[in-house]
Amino acid sequence: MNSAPLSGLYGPSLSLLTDLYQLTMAYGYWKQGKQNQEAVFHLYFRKPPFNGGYAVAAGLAYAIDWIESFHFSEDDLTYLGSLRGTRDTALFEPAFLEYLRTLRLTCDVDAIPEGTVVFANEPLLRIKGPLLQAQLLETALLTLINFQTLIATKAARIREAAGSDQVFEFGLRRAQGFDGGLSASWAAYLGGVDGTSNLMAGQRFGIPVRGTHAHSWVQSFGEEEQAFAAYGDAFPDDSVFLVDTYDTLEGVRHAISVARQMRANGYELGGIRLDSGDLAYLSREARALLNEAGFQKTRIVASNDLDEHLITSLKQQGARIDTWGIGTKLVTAHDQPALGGVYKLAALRPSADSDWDYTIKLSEQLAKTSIPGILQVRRYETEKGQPRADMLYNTAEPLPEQLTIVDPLDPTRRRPIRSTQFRELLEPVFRAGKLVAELPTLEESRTKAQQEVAALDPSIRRFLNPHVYPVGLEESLNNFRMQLILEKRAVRPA
Ligand SMILES: Nc1ncnc2c1ncn2[C@@H]1O[C@H](COP(=O)(O)OP(=O)(O)OP(=O)(O)O)[C@@H](O)[C@H]1O
Ligand SMILES: O=P(O)(O)OC[C@H]1O[C@H](OP(=O)(O)OP(=O)(O)O)[C@H](O)[C@@H]1O
Ligand SMILES: O=C(O)c1cccnc1
Repeated sequence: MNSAPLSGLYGPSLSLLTDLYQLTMAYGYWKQGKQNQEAVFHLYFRKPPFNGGYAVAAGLAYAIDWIESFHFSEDDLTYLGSLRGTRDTALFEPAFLEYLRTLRLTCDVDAIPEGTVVFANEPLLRIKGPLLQAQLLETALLTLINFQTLIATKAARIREAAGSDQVFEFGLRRAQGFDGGLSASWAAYLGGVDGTSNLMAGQRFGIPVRGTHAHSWVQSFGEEEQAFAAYGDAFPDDSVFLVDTYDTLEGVRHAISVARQMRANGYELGGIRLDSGDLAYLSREARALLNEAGFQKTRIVASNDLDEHLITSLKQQGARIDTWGIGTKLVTAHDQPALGGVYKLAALRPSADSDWDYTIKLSEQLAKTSIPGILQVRRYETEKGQPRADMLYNTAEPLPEQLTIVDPLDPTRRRPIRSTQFRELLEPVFRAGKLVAELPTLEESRTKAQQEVAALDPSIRRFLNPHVYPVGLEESLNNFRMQLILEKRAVRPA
C-alpha cells in the first residue's frame, strides 16, 4: 500500500529535483577523479520544531522511493547538456553526461525508522558511499525528511492536545501545492491524526477518508432545514451537518429537527460541525441542546484555524468537542514553516585501504559546528522502555568500557552512562545501493509514533518550555571533535 508514495507523481525521473550546485559539484568531483572517494554524510536538525522537546521522524518511505528510482533519463541529460555558462559554453562536457547516463547509486544508507522520536543533532540518515553519489542525494533527502518530520511532529502535538478525541486533517486547500498537500496527509497520519479529507491520500496510502459538507451546500438551498434533510437523505448513516452558515445555535435547532425526522425513519444523525464563533461556548450550548432533545450520541465536530494550543485552551474552557478538523495550521506547520535539517560531510577516505579522514564544518556557534565520524545513535532506556538519554558515537572507533556523554553545546555538562539497556536507532536500509530493509506500512509507523511519544516523559512532551532531553556525544568523540575544531580554527593574533 505505502511502498511507493512518489511513483507516478512527477513522471519517470525525479533526479533533477535538486539544486544546480549538486550537479556542478558532481562534475567537479568527476573532473578531479574524486567521484569514488568514500564519503559519509549525516542528515540531522539542530533544534526540535515548534519550540518543542522532540520530533517524530518521517519522510523515509518517500526517500527510499526516490533513491530507488534514481537515474538520469534521456530528457534529464538533454536538459543538462543544454545548460550554458556565462561565455555560452556548455556547462557540462558530453563525457560527464555519458557518465551520468549509466550512474546507479551504490551507497549504504542507514536511517532511523519513521515514527521514531528524535532529537537535535541525531543523524536521521547516514549516507556512506562514493562522494559524488552521496552529494547528489542531499537536496532531495532534505526536502523529503525536513517537511515530513515537521508535519508528523505537528500532528503528534495535535494528537497530544486532543487526547483520545478524533482528529481529521482537512488541509489540502491550504497546503503548499499538490505534493505539499499529499505528503502532508501522509505525514499527518503517521504523526497521529485519524484520517484525512484528501481523497488521493486515501486512494494511494489507504488513509481513512472523512468529511462533512461546506457552507455552499446550505447556501444552495437558501435555508438550513431543507439542506440538512437533503444531505441526510443522501447519506442517512454518514451525515454531519455544518450548522454555522447563518446563526450557529439556530443551526443546531435545525439539525435537531432534521435528526428527529431521520430517527423516525430509523437513522441517527452522526454529528454537527461548528466552524466559527466562540467554539467553547457554542459547543457547550450545542451539547446541551442535543442532549435535551435526546441526541446524546450525536458528535460535535469543530474546525476553524485550530492547532494544538487552541485545542488545549478549548478543553480548559470546558468545550464539548468530540472531533477536531484541522487544516491550515497542520499542513503548513503554521508556526514554524520549515524544519532546518542539514546534510553534512563527516568523513572521507581516498581509498578503501586508507584511514578515514574526519571532516568538520566550523561555525561561530558550537551548535552549528558539525560532528565528525561515522555516527550511530544509541538510545538508553529504562526497563519499561522510557528513553533516558541518547549517545552519539563513532562506529569506526572502539568504545571505552566506561561511557560518558557530553553535551555537544556545553562540554562542561556530562553524565556517565550506567544503564545497559539500549537500542541502536540507525538501521540499515540500503547496502551497495540495494534495498535491504523491510519497509513498515504507514499504519505500523503510525503505531510506532504513538508508542514512542507516549513513552516520553511528560516534561519533554509539554508545549511550554519543555525539558531538554539529554543527547550527548560519547566522550572520546567529543574530545576528538574539540581537537579537530582547534586544529581547523585559524589562529588570529590579538
Ligand atoms: N473559545 C475560544 N477560545 C480561544 N479561541 C477561540 C475560541 N473559539 C474560537 N477560537 C478561535 O478564534 C479564532 C477566530 O475565531 P472567529 O470567531 O473570529 O472566527 P472567524 O474565522 O472570524 O469566523 P468566520 O468563519 O465566521 O469568519 C479561530 O482560530 C478560532 O479557532
Ligand atoms: O480552518 P482550517 O484549520 O484551515 O480547516 C479547514 C477549513 O476549511 C474550510 O473552510 P473554508 O475553506 O470553507 O473557509 P473558511 O476559512 O472561511 O471557513 C473548513 O470549514 C475549515 O474552516
Ligand atoms: O469535510 C470537511 O468538513 C472539510 C473538508 C475540507 C476542509 N474543511 C472541511
